[in-house]
Amino acid sequence: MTVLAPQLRTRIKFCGLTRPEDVDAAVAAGADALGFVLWPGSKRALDEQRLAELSERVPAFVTRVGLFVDPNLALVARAAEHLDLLQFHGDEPPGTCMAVGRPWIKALRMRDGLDLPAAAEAYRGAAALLLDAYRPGVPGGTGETFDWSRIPASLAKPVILAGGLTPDNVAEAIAAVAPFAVDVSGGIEAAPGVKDATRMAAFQRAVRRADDVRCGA
Ligand SMILES: O=C(O)c1ccccc1NCC(=O)[C@H](O)[C@H](O)COP(=O)(O)O
Repeated sequence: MTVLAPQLRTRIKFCGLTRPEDVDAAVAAGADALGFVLWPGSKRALDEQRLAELSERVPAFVTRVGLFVDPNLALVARAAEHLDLLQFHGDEPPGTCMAVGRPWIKALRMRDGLDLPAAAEAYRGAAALLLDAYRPGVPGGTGETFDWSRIPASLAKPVILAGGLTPDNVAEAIAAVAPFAVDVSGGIEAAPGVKDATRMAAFQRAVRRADDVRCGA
């Protein structure tokens, strides 16, 4: 087995977990980060009690990420007690993202005309930018890809690639974009909010194979 330099190992984030058994399966499959949706409009939404229950199952060194869409900051502050990283999916300005004083990432939906270098500069306080497909009125979890060639070869922030990834297309995505991390929700599900352990494991294997190809193993 090839051991990759840390910067070449594509990190994996599984998003939209709602069930304890899915948290356990995601960790077993080798996820680096788990996403919990705290936007009530989502089919994958958690309330604070459920977030606390799921968060407790996550072992050290797996990052717990909370997803928000134009949230009330009091909710963010309470939820942050159970989280390592905040992910903002709405139209939050940088000041909102940093208001709670915790590490954060900004999701950018790839609408026509989005100027990524300018966004990277505007959100320079972010730990990373998550690039996702754009569908009007849907803040995330569309299950749709976007044109990966729109992502510049170098950006001032690490890129987390999201949007319509699956065990079947993630290798192609990694070859095209060489992102810091990949993020998937619908592509590892049996139904919205119900993860499929077999698909999570297949996704992880596909990422590792793509990394081997990248390093010429
Ligand atoms: O998943 C949701 O329902 C959701 C709702 C509101 C904001 C964000 C949401 N999900 C965000 C994610 O991080 C997804 O993983 C990302 O959008 C990719 O989803 P998919 O295309 O299904 O892999």
